[in-house]
Amino acid sequence: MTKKIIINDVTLRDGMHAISHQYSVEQIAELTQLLDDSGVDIIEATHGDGLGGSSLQFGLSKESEDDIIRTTVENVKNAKVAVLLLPGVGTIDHLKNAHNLGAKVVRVATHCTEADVSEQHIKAGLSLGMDTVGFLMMSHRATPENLLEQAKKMESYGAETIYVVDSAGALSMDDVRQRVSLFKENLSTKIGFHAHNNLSLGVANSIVAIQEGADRVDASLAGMGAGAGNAALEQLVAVMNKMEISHNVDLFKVMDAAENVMKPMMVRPVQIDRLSLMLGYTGVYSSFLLFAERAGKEYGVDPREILMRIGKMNAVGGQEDWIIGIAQELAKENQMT
Ligand SMILES: C[C@H](O)CC(=O)C(=O)O
Ligand SMILES: [Mn+2]
Repeated sequence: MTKKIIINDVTLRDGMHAISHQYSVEQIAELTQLLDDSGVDIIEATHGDGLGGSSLQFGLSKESEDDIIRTTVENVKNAKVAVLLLPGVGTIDHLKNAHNLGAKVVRVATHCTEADVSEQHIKAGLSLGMDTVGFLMMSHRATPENLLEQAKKMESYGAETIYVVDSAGALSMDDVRQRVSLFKENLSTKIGFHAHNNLSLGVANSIVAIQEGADRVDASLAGMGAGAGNAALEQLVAVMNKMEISHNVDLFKVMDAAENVMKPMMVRPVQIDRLSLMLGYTGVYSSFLLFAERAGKEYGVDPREILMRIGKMNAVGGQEDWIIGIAQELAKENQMT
């Protein structure tokens, strides 16, 4: 394949979920230098839930938003720095601030059926001259046709790239194929894909997306990200090399960074275990993993039961507090039986 695939690294941003938003500026600087030197095109850095995400609801960051972005910007030589923005969590003022600090890419993220709320944020990104991306989260919750309808809205607001985002790691390879190919046939924007590895399909699904015409894919060192993590950068690059898919990343450098630096920083190993597997199986937002684990311990209930129930309730990002309510309910039900 001659087209060069753009790699958007999410080690610092999605990886924030896996470390409960506690990366220090020293860790951010070290990871940024390694990623930049390895050749990744874009490095995303914010709280896991994007600009304005540091809160009691989502979890407080160790470092301020400004310090996270500034440290990343100060440590890149080639890569562009991206920020994530969920309208309503972050505002246009947050975006202007991130842009002033040196961010060049904005990914405006909405639930897959709510693209309407991205209009003013996409337009703001464009008016700041930023590389502006629409990011349709929980894409498994919309049929391919409905997802395309939402993507069309983002296209009409001016988004230059639109992502199929598998937030729950719940899409099969055919599900990805259908969504990305429909985008390719019907959108004039670039197309992106963001994987989670809960069903062990992170790399495979990213490759399917590329085969169907995706221009950008997300990945992170050792898969560092919510749930069972994202597509592991070093694994994705190894497969892309074998398949002669063109990109800018040095395989040995990302292998070494994943093994020597990223894995030792992990607090909870980012892996497929019975809980992260449940996320993909039940179609639950990957960043609910640590919340369910904590609530399960606190209320003495099986966290898998929590995930099953919240999956049935079709919870979306921002409804993390439901997890406590469900854990309390389950504890009560268990007492009665
Ligand atoms: C706010 C989420 O963590 C964004 C994301 O990476 C996803 O939906 O997946
Ligand atoms: Mn994610």
